[in-house]
Amino acid sequence: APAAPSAAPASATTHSPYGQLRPLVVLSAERLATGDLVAAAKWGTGGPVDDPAREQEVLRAVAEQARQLGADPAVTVRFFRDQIEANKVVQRGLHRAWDADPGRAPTERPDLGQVRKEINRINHELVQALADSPQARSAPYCAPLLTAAAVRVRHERHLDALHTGALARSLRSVCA
Ligand SMILES: C=C(O[C@@H]1C=C(C(=O)O)C=C[C@H]1O)C(=O)O
Repeated sequence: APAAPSAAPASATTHSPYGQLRPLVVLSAERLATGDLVAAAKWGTGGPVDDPAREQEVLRAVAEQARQLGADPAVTVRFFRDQIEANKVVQRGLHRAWDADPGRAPTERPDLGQVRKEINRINHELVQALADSPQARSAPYCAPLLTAAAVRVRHERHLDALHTGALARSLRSVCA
């Protein structure tokens, strides 16, 4: 019988440090893009941006997934607290912009349940990317590589100032 494959995830052993960090940045930008949809879903409902019950559910789920992957649940939860704060930065920023200029406000309301399914999918990929990147995150040059990846993603995705600031907020605890 062929030898069993190594238990270590291929991406953790074969990716360069930049290759480990870049997925975290790409997925964080994707997660932030959902903030636009969540902001639209909540706009005009009178409901708050903050949903502490949903946040606890997200943190519980990602901690559980981290445990299953043999990753550090505390590191994972800290990372996701930043992801959640960053998402709220986007939502509040958009609500302020729409208050100031109602002509820019969305005219359709996305289904928050559907958007959360998309967020759950991204969360899952983010926990995996975090679990695959311990070497890069503890490297002394983590911060400059992370910044380089963020600058690149900002250009690729044409991020505005609001989303660029939120992206930096979302990545605050990536490097050890
Ligand atoms: C994205 C949402 O808005 C906020 C941000 C959350 C997140 O980033 O996971 C969760 C709950 C809310 O406090 C949401 O309500 O789903």
